[in-house]
Amino acid sequence: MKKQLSPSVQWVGVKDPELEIFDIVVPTEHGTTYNSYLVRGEKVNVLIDVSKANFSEEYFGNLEKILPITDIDYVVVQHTEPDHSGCLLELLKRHPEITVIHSKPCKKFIENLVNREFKSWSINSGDELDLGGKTLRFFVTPFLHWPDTMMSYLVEEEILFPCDVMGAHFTSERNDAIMNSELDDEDYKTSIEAFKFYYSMIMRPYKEHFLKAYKLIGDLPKKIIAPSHGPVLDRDPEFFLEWYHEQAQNYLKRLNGQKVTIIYASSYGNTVLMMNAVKVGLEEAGIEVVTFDAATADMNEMVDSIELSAGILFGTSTINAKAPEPVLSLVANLVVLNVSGRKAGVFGSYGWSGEGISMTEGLCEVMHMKIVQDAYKVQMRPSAEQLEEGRQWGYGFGLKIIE
Ligand SMILES: Cc1cc2nc3c(=O)[nH]c(=O)nc-3n(C[C@H](O)[C@H](O)[C@H](O)COP(=O)(O)O)c2cc1C
Repeated sequence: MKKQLSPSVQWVGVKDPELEIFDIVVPTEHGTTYNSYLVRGEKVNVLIDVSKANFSEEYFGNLEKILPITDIDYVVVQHTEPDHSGCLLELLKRHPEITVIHSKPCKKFIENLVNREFKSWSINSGDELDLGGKTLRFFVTPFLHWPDTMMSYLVEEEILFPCDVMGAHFTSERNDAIMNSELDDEDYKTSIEAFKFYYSMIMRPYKEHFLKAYKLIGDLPKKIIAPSHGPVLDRDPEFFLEWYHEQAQNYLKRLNGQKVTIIYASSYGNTVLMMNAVKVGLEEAGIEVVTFDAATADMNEMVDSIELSAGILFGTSTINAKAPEPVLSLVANLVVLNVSGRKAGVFGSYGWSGEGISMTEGLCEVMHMKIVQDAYKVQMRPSAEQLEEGRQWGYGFGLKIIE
């Protein structure tokens, strides 16, 4: 197993092949790694990220085999999520003189994490640290995926440390490779699936922030990309960065597009009749409309369509004083997107109380969508007049999309 990325960079992380669930919600079929890197210059030694607290013994044990902890001058905390910073408190106990490098928003997080004094350097984008013969350059890249995220770049060896961006929850069961160039074909393929899954579970809502970071790091020459989880990317590093960039284009497509997705749930077709009328109105306003029956449609297809939509409409029946489960389930699945400020509206048929409609409006608000017009409601089956009302309601929503 190759742990030396380059003449001055060594992988000093920890593997966690048994991990089954990460951060409560992410299944980790292939375990994970908590990557930490030791960068050694002629004058200065630097750690980039540490590891999860429950691996402290293994982490420091391995590190001490390489050098005394007190020979490390700086530790870069690229992000305070405890999978990368959990060993920081122990590091400060062992070496109180070490200087912690971090972004400005990260300072408070570290203070709350370690509850003790520490030497600190809050970096700005472009700041550099001279290691003696090597240079580390830092970039502030917030919301990838916490407000504190920063990245580091080793100029002379062209290695980018992008924190969780381009990470993957993957460690090979068949060999102990660290670098993706050392994976066999099957593992390489699986590691790419894990990379894409990691993106969909963790990074997908942050496209806008990735595009800002890309302006800082996109043009840097990169021989190796060394993320915080999973294989070090020395085989085809540009593929991984450009794949992220391609995904981020969806953000621009949505901003520049005029698409509305309608999700509906209807037991006896009354809400469907309303949906058809709304759709006609939207199309008259020049809007591209895509509709999904929430009870039968594929969840990923619905979420993908919403991602590219300027507006979202929910058509919902009322069942037992609530919105039906497929509507609730769809809203829950929107946690993988950023729908804040997205224009939304709700319509539906009901029998006597209509809570499904108000409940769905409430959920839209909880998800920070913006309800732009009052709900279109009909008791039982819509009349011709009520369908005309629906057409106008759809037209009105369409105008709000293009305004
Ligand atoms: C099992 C069941 C439970 C219902 N519960 C409610 C309810 O709590 N409140 C209400 O206003 N309507 C309730 N309804 C009536 C429906 O919301 C109403 O028939 C509506 O028109 C159905 O629209 P759809 O054909 O689009 O599903 C219920 C209907 C069914 C079948």
